[in-house]
Amino acid sequence: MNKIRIAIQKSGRLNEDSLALLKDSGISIDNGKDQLKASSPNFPMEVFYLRNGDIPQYLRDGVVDIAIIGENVLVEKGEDIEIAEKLGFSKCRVSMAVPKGQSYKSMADLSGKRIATSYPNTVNSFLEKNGIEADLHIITGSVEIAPNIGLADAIVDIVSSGSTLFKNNLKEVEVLLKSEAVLAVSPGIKPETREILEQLRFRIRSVLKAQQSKYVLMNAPNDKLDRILELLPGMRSPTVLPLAEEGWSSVHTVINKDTFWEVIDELKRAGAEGILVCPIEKMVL
Ligand SMILES: Nc1ncnc2c1ncn2[C@@H]1O[C@H](COP(=O)(O)OP(=O)(O)OP(=O)(O)O)[C@@H](O)[C@H]1O
Ligand SMILES: O=P(O)(O)OC[C@H]1O[C@H](OP(=O)(O)OP(=O)(O)O)[C@H](O)[C@@H]1O
Ligand SMILES: [Mg+2]
Repeated sequence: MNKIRIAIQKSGRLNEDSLALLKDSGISIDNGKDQLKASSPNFPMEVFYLRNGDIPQYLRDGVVDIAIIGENVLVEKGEDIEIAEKLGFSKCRVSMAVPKGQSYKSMADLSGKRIATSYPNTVNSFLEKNGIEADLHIITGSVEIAPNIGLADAIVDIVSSGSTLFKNNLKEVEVLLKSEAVLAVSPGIKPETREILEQLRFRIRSVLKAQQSKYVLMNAPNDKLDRILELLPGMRSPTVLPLAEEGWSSVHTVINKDTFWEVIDELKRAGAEGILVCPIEKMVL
C-alpha cells in the first residue's frame, strides 16, 4: 500500500507539538522516537525523525514526501519548497540585534560591521535588498554571545520572548522575517501520495480550526433575543431552542477564541445568563 513519508524533528522545540498535531488528527504512531523511523497502524504514514536543519535537503531529494519544519529554515535553505499549511506553533522571528549601548538609527549603521549568524542566506538577502555591505561570521549556535566576546558587532538569530537577547545585553533592531511551524511538501511527491496529503491537510485544518474556536451555550430572555443574536457570528447562524421555562430560550454558537472575552462581556450586558463555554475537539467545515 502507498504511504506518505513525513519528517518530524527528532528532538527539539518542534518535536512534541508535531507529534501532538498528528495525534489530534487521529494518527497513531507505533514505537518511540529512539527508532529513527516509525509507522502508523491507522493511517498510511511513515514517520522519519530527523534534524530540522537537514529536512529541506531530504525534501528536495525525495527521501520524504512532507515535513513539519520551521518556516525560517525553509527561507534559509529551501526557498523552492512548497508550504502546504501553516501550523500555528513555534512562532518566532529572525532578527538583527546589537549591543544595548550601541547607537542604532537605521540600517545604514550596519554597513561594514561584522554580523554573527547561523542564517547566512537570510542575512545576505536582507543585506542585498537594502544595499548594505557587511562581513558575515557563520556560527552554528550560541550566537547571542558573539558581541560579548568581541567576535561580532551585531547578530542575527531567532527571537521569541526576547529573554536571550536581554540576558546578553542586546537589543533587537530589525526583524528579518517571522516564522512558525509549517507543513512542507517535497517537489517530487507522487500524485497518489498527494491524495494522502490532502486527507492529512483536511484533518489538520479541522484540528487547527477547533483550537481557534469555543462552543458557547447561554440562556436568553426572548424579548432580548434579537440583540443577543446580533452579537453572535456562528458557523452558519446560532441555534435557538425554547427552554422549559416560558419566555426563555437556549442559544448555542461557536465563537473565535481571539474575540471571545469581548463578545462574552457584550452578551452579558445584552441580558444573556448562564453562559457555558466548551472546548471543541474537531471542526469539520
Ligand atoms: N525560542 C523559540 N521560540 C519559538 N520557536 C523557536 C524558538 N527557537 C527556535 N524555534 C523554532 O523551532 C525550530 C526548531 O528549533 P530547535 O532549536 O529545536 O532546533 P534546531 O537546533 O534549530 O534544529 P535541529 O533539529 O537541526 O537541531 C526553529 O527552526 C524555529 O523555527
Ligand atoms: O527570545 P527567546 O525566547 O529567548 O528565544 C530565543 C532563543 O531560543 C533559541 O535557542 P534554543 O533555546 O532553541 O537553544 P539552541 O540555541 O540550543 O537551539 C534561539 O536560538 C534563541 O537563542
Ligand atoms: Mg534552537
